[in-house]
Amino acid sequence: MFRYLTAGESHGPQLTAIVEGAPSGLKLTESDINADLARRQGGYGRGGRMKIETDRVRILSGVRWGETLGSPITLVVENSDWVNWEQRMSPYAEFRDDSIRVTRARPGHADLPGAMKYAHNDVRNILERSSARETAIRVAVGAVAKAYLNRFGISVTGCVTELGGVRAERPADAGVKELQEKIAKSPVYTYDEKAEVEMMEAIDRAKEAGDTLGGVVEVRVNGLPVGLGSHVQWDRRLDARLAAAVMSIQAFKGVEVGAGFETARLPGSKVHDEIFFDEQRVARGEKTGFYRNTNRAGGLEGGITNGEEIVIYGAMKPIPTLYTPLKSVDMLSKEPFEATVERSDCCAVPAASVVAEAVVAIEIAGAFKEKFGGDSVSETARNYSSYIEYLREF
Ligand SMILES: Cc1cc2nc3c(=O)[nH]c(=O)nc-3n(C[C@H](O)[C@H](O)[C@H](O)COP(=O)(O)O)c2cc1C
Ligand SMILES: C=C(O[C@@H]1CC(C(=O)O)=C[C@@H](OP(=O)(O)O)[C@H]1O)C(=O)O
Repeated sequence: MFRYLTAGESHGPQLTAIVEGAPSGLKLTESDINADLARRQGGYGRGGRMKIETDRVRILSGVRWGETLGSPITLVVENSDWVNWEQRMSPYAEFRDDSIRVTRARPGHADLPGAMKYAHNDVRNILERSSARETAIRVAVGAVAKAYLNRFGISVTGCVTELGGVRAERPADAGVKELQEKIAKSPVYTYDEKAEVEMMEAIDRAKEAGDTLGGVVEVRVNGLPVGLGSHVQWDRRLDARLAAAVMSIQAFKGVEVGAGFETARLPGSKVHDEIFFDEQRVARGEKTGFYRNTNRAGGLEGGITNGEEIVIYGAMKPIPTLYTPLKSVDMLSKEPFEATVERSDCCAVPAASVVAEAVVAIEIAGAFKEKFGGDSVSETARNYSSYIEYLREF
């Protein structure tokens, strides 16, 4: 089991997560987590709020002297903006001020359905929690999951493959390390230097026009054994769990696994990955002699990892708050108005690729924990190596 909950409002004092299921003995430092938080804050196209925040995690439980204890891990990221919101976001009734209520619901946000559902006449009571500020703490949880997976040679890499209609081309035959280096250097977190320039130009143009842009992110998982997830029950299928995790990111509207929607347009002979066997592979250190020459399945068959790289894509819609006004209706007066904005991201697809990496890592860590168990990391390692030994002989 690897589970977590998050809490916190965008302009409240802090974001909090409690993570349960990480085994004891796992090396974990705040600086590992902070590196991912910094990546999530960056990326070309972000707005004014990111100049206020410098996200840093504090580990408040579950870790002692740089190693996990096996007990719940509490993570906290403070909001620097809180000092400007203390009274407006106060938990105390004496600070109530109905004159600052927000009654103008913004299209594309949770504002109107949320206010109707929770019987609020102040949209702020919804938007504070629906904000993607929450993704900061999910990225912190993802860093814990990645520390666990890295211990077993599994890496998770997110990047941008499309932005504002510009598509990146994946360099042929590039290794995982090489691609990770390219992505880390890119202002839009992509591996194609030519597309990167065009993506940045597209963001500049959108900004000038008062518009916003969406795009597609890719997450790849390398080093996986065969056998995570299961075909036996719908909620154990790893493809379904990964899709739900990616869809849970604010503004994500579509998910593809491997060749995804393209498979619907092709005959079976052009879709399914043929199976081959070479016993030399095991001698070379691979976990099995079985392999495929193509990976249109994206590393999953029947909801089970098949030993190939997991490849998953998520489509992010353009940011819904625009400088170009969108028509809406005031919740109380029912008068029409045009929704405008004081500050917002123009494009957050690069940042969202870091979030996608995190949520995929969390789901894979959960499936890994289910398969190999272990209250301590050394127990997990024993179970893991015995399974790999078995796989090599299969
Ligand atoms: C990293 C990230 C940053 C975002 N920044 C903004 C923003 O600055 N302004 C905005 O209106 N929406 C932003 N969004 C999108 C909204 O949070 C999201 O569209 C909204 O909560 C409605 O949810 P839905 O689009 O999933 O239906 C961002 C999303 C992500 C993932
Ligand atoms: C704060 C973050 O993103 C925010 C996500 C967001 C939204 O509506 O989702 C709206 C903006 O917040 P604000 O209204 O405070 O400017 C973004 O800055 C963050 O990513 O850390």
